[in-house]
Amino acid sequence: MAKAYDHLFKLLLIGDSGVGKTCLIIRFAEDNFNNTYISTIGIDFKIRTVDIEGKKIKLQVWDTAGQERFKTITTAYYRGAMGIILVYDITDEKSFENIQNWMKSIKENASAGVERLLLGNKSDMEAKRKVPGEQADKLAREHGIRFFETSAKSSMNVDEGNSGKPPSADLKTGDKKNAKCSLG
Ligand SMILES: Nc1nc2c(ncn2[C@@H]2O[C@H](COP(=O)(O)OP(=O)(O)OP(=O)(O)O)[C@@H](O)[C@H]2O)c(=O)[nH]1
Repeated sequence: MAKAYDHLFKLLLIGDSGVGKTCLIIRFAEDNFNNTYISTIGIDFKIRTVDIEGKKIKLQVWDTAGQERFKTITTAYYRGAMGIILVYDITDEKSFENIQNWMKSIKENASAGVERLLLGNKSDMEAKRKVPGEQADKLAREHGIRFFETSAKSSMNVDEGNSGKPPSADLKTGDKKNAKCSLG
């Protein structure tokens, strides 16, 4: 029987509660958005298969609860991830400051050398912006990782129609040409 996919990538989204992790995944996997806020309980995942140069790439995207009380559950999933996406909200300074803590959590719980990516979500809310893009860009550079601003609401940078590569492919190759990222 033919295999359902050629490659499997496991990605994990982390970040403070309410920054939009679930919405980003729903936009990415189902091209949908909802304004209602239902906080994630523990952990959840969605799957999307993309076709790249004739290869079927299965993306398993894990959604973690941002709330502190779920930390023991969520950190247990770090080790299995090939890529970890750190998300903050551009209208919420605290969520950006906490990125340092999420970085620390990766160091303590994930496999050494795991690929990381920083996303500043809710870019559609420019009028309420608290975190300048330059500041996040600087932080990303300090950690040697890539950074994008996204909007799960408007789809900005959560679009499959750019490079055609999954985020993990860009993460792995560090392909700077594809300035957009498929998930972020
Ligand atoms: N304007 C705007 N609102 C967004 C965006 N992404 C998410 N939201 C809203 O922000 C709220 C929280 O979104 P979630 O995706 O549930 O946040 P989360 O990070 O998964 O939260 P936890 O599950 O508690 O960790 C919801 O009311 C969403 O509608 C965005 O890009 N733009």
